[in-house]
Amino acid sequence: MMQVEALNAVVVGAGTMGTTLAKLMAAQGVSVILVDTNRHVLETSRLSMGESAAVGFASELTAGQHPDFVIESVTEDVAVKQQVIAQIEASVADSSIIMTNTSGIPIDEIAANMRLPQRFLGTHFFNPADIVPAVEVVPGSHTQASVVETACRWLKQLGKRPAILNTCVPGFVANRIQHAVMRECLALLERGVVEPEALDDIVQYSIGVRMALNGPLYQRDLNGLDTHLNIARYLYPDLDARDKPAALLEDYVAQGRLGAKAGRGFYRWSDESRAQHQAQERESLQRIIKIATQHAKENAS
Ligand SMILES: NC(=O)c1ccc[n+]([C@@H]2O[C@H](COP(=O)([O-])OP(=O)(O)OC[C@H]3O[C@@H](n4cnc5c(N)ncnc54)[C@H](O)[C@@H]3O)[C@@H](O)[C@H]2O)c1
Repeated sequence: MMQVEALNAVVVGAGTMGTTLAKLMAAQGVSVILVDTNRHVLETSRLSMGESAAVGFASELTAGQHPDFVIESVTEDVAVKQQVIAQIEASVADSSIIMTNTSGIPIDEIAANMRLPQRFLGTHFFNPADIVPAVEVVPGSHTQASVVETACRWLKQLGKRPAILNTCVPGFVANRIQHAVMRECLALLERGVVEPEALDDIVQYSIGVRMALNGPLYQRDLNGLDTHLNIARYLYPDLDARDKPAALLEDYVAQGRLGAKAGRGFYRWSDESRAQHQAQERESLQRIIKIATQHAKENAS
């Protein structure tokens, strides 16, 4: 694969996303420094990185750096992100492009106190960032067009599929859709319409497998928009439209049912079942992405 021209990057936040972001860049020959205030997290990240020579680890940003790109990937909290962005601005050259990996906090909110917001934008990667191709590129109202262009060029060199939003909306595109789907899933569980296993089976082996090949709009074109409209007319009045998280979700979280990491969410998990799933998922994801890319190529030719 084509290597990215020699570049330097800093990733702040070495958690789930920061670690896979550093892996992605190191694999493409980018020299990366991964920064995290939590030394335990840094050590875990270093151990999971393997023997990659191109990643350095630090517990704080040092002044006077000239990275081409800095990615902020700390905790999803606007105050924490603003503070980290201020530290980044104080440490790196004015020419460095600064990106946030927020899952959906409006870019202008994070940039509210920036000295140079024109060099700042959202680049929302997906977990694991070294494997999943899409990146939502979200300019703020001050972001310079040339900064968006440079960021997209770099993302493509890293093997990603940057997709630019025209307007920044909370949750961007992916999380709005993910949450719309989950709102309905939780409503169906609350109404007792279906059990969790059956719901997962229906979605995964119908909409799920098709969406690995076609985006939702492309898929609807194939299905027929008139049919879609007919269904929408009778169905929408019955769909969940509440503006607060489901009581079921609130209850589970209050009970400590946080999902695989806590041993129980919708399902029961052990450390082994979780580790086995995670190990298999990386490999399977790569195969699915290969099939989807091949399918798109064949369709285009
Ligand atoms: N996990 C996902 O699936 C996912 C996917 C896409 C985007 N994101 C976004 O990526 C960002 C990081 O998410 P994550 O899942 O990796 O979280 P995480 O909790 O695994 O990691 C966040 C890290 O930030 C570090 N941190 C906090 N304050 C810091 C500071 N002042 N300086 C340096 N490091 C600091 C923490 O020690 C922690 O290790 C969030 O904005 C999240 O919304 C997450």
